[in-house]
Amino acid sequence: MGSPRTLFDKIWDSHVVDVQEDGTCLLYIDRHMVHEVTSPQAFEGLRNAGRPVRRTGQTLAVADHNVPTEGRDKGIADEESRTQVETLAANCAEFGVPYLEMNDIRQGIVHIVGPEQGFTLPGMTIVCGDSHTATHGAFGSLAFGIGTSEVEHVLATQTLLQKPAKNMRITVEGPLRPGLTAKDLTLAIIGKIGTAGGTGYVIEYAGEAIMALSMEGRMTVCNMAIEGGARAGLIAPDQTTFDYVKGRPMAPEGADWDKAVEYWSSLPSDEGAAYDVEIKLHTDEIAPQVTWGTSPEDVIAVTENVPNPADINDKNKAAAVQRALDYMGLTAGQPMTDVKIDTVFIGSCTNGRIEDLREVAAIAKGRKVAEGVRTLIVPGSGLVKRQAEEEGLDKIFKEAGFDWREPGCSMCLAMNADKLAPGERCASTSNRNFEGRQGRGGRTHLVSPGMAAAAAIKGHLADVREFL
Ligand SMILES: CC(C)[C@H](C(=O)O)[C@@H](O)C(=O)O
Ligand code: SF4
Repeated sequence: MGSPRTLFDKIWDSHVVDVQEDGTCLLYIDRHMVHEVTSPQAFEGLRNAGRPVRRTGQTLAVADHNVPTEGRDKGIADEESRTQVETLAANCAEFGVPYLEMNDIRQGIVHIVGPEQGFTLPGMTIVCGDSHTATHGAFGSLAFGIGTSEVEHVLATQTLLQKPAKNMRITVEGPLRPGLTAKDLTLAIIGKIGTAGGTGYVIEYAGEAIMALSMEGRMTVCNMAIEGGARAGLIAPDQTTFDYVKGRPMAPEGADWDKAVEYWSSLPSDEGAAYDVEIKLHTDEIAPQVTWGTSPEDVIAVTENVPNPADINDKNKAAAVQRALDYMGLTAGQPMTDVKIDTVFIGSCTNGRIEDLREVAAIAKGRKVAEGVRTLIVPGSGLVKRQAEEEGLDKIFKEAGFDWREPGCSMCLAMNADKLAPGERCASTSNRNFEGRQGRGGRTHLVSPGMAAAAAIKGHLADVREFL
């Protein structure tokens, strides 16, 4: 027996093919997800070099960023988006890569599709040309985003060159109370460590509050590891994980399943394993969160007031806060709950799963969206959409005045037709509130699905706990 190892160490060690002198490792990659934005040059590179895709069965492609969320029967109106999606389809056909086309019920946001299909499994190395690949770490797999040239490398070789990361453990103790969700935990963590706090680390999330989360909640937490600067987020696989994976289309079956569970059960960090950094939070300190600025770390409790630059000693910091307030059109010191909103976006790989939609329906039921508020509910996949409709959630949404759409990334980053207008203010369940993220000049407040629903009903940012 060697020294105690972390979950990250175990996955890493079992995938190293070769170590170079400077410590860089050649890692075997188990799963490669592909979308339309970061793959065209990668396929082009293969074509130019006359190389095939090394393991097509371990690759899965789906278009999500550029697909429209309404009128799909008429195809894609925007020419650039249409070209992106058609190029992916053509590349997949040429290279034999499995592709879920836009009208396939399984189509959706890549990070929602992988887990749904059982393509994402514990203990694996999983990559995608997309920063939110961290989502899949919820299964106890090492999952991270890669650049387009790396996409080409993985397509060609099923391996990747990587430097090892350091271990960070973030432990969240205490129970989850009503109104407090996985989104609030992950936002509060980023508020605590900052957007550069995780740089150079893989974060393992642990503790009572994390382990009590469903798989969907765990995905929400790991999804935003990247916003905390980390290479990846991880949660130890347990019975919750196995129950979610069992019976998925691509999950192992029969004797293979038993062997897999035995192996997955050996993955949690060993007693006494060393972490380079340990961070601790308690749910007592966490209330429903909302961002006020233009970075995910600009986050406070909904019960607090917009920060005042005059209260900040560090001149540069104060100036940065003032700049963010100017962009966001907020007044220093105003209560967050006074902030009126124009739009509500519910969806994305952070919060576009069925449990998120149930959270919204619980608030929307029997209520009405406030006069003049534009809303979009975009399920994360066709399967999420179907499930929601089977449960009658779409009826609740429509009766309340919400707009119910087709699956995709949508207004999370506005690469399709769903955009904010300049100055428009949005309560959004997505993961980035950068300037212009949801449309040029648009203003984003990141919140949980319940908080987004509460804002839609009230017409201003509101504490979801008032509705419970
Ligand atoms: C378009 C894609 C490369 C990008 C990412 O890597 O994350 C997008 O998904 C995002 O969320 O900003
Ligand atoms: S939903 Fe948003 S964060 Fe997720 S992959 Fe799409 S654009 Fe990126």
